[in-house]
Amino acid sequence: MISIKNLKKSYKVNQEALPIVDIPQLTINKGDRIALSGRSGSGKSTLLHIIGGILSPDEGTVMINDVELTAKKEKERDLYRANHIGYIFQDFHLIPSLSAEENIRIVLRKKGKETEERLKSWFNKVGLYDRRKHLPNELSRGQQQRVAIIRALINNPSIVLADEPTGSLDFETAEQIMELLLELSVENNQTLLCVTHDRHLMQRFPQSMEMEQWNNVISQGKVSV
Ligand SMILES: Nc1ncnc2c1ncn2[C@@H]1O[C@H](COP(=O)(O)OP(=O)(O)OP(=O)(O)O)[C@@H](O)[C@H]1O
Repeated sequence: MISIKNLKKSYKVNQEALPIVDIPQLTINKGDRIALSGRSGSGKSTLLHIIGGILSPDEGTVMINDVELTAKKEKERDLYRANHIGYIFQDFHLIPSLSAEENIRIVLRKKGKETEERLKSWFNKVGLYDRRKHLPNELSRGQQQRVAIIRALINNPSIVLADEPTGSLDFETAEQIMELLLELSVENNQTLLCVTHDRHLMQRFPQSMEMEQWNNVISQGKVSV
């Protein structure tokens, strides 16, 4: 379970603090699969960064089960994320000089025969076994995102945070990737919080929320989703 209390985050712009996130209370239960939408600039990525321990809030707490993530130092948060959270970015964040397989190997916590089998079965599962030796730029965008999904899920995280994972993909590929993410989160009993602007894809999720329903800060953005 993710439990958020009195969470506040501002950014300093021209010496002034610009409030971005102000969430008095929010609970995400184990196994929830939530599509998160909201206006551009409403703080969705900032919230995901805080839940993922990439960013520290100014005030408030994020508890994951009985661990207070926000009380941890940056290095401890990084370690916690590596062990418990799978993070998927819109633009994949793959290392360009490493093959698809090597991009996964660098995050593997265990080595050995069992891990090799797991690696093989994941590449098969996402339909990329034959492409595993390819560099990212030798793969299509949908294929690169599938590699990023393996990388996020290979260590069996209990929480998956996805920040517009299909934002840069064509409609058909986006649908396939979202289906895959949802299927895998059910199969692995994961909590999934996924930012998406796509109303059609949102309908695939059992729950969908708008950032404005959680956040007290009225976003400055004028672009509606
Ligand atoms: N490092 C930063 N310094 C200053 N302002 C920032 C910083 N990062 C984000 N912001 C501002 O915070 C606000 C929220 O950004 P965030 O990326 O969390 O929104 P978002 O809802 O994910 O937006 P989008 O849907 O456009 O990706 C925006 O106005 C953005 O300009």
